[in-house]
Amino acid sequence: MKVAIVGGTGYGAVELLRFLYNHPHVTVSKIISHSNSGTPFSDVYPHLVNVIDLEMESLDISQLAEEVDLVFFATPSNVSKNYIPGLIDRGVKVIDLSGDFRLRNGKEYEKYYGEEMASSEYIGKAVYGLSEINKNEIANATLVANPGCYPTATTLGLIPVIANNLVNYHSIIIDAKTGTTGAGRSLSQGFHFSEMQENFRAYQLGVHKHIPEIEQVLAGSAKEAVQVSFTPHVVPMTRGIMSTIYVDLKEKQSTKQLLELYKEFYKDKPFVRIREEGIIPQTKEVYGSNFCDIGLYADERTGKLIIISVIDNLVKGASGQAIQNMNIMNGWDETTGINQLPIYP
Ligand SMILES: NC(=O)C1=CN([C@@H]2O[C@H](COP(=O)(O)OP(=O)(O)OC[C@H]3O[C@@H](n4cnc5c(N)ncnc54)[C@H](OP(=O)(O)O)[C@@H]3O)[C@@H](O)[C@H]2O)C=CC1
Ligand SMILES: CC(=O)N[C@@H](CCC(=O)OP(=O)(O)O)C(=O)O
Repeated sequence: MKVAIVGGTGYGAVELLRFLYNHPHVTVSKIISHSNSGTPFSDVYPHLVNVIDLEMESLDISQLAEEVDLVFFATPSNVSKNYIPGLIDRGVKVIDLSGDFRLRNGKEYEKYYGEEMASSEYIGKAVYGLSEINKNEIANATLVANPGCYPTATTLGLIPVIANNLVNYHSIIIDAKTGTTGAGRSLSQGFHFSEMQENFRAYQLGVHKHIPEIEQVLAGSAKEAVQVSFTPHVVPMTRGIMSTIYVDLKEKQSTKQLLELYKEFYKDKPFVRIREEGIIPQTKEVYGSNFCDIGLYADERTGKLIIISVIDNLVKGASGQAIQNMNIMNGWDETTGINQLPIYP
């Protein structure tokens, strides 16, 4: 199958290429770049010289539709919504790594993304690509809205207790940390070495675009509205997300009981690993891999459950999950091309 990547010089794109290079059923035949068309890809990423030397091209939707079967968009917010309808109308499948097609509510989209949402016709066609939860819908999708990185770690950590009605839906506190690649490759002052190194900061309190996304996904499991307090932080590491989640248990439960419930919930899900009692997952343990590792502690003293969920933001949080979704859409084993071990140490 032939695929194209739009947003060619970004981190999402180069991470897609790392996995697709070894994918047995896929050839990347086009890399689209609005800033570097005409430039060989390896001029921008010299670590791929003699491996990926495709010349990047500018975006031409009708030409793209004639030449490829599926397109990955790894572009910033408010870009893909202008192009994806043209591809869908021409019968091309699309996986969008950005947030343009994730939310259902136009008012919320406008509030958190600052622009009008894509037309409801195409929002209606989009399937939210949380692979472990929406596999059947993804299998039949033409357009997959790949989840955000924080929502992936957070909702995989919470859904087992939400779906089983074990926690209070209005007392959820999410304290999440990400590495700097979460902000993409473009430069900004706060990400300079001298401002980032030996620093640790919270940002976008109450206004982060992942608040409505997390609430939308959790409400789908709870079958009622869910509210979360979400505080993202950026820490001086390249990759990784740790989402530390605090919820009030409705009734007393032991860590052991809850771990059994999580293991059962994710028993056929190759990329979700539940840790044993007393073992807390670390970001380095999933680095470069598509795993989401989850550890639990039921604090019987306070009645709170503490959930620790870690992913690599560029893999399970973006490109790895996008390829997992492509595999599901095509009826291939969902681990094809992404069954790589974490890089350790
Ligand atoms: N980084 C992460 O951890 C995660 C990222 N995402 C999402 O995936 C998407 C890509 O992220 P990432 O690769 O990290 O971001 P980057 O900033 O690294 O790359 C985005 C690329 O999009 C292209 N681009 C930028 N502006 C425009 C524009 N106005 N029109 C068309 N193309 C443009 C550029 O490539 P070129 O000039 O070559 O076209 C740019 O390099 C984003 O929506 C991001 O939010 C989702 C989950 C996690
Ligand atoms: C450090 C940093 O800025 N991280 C990004 C990660 C979000 C992201 O990339 O996700 P989307 O796909 O929803 O845009 C942020 O907080 O916006």
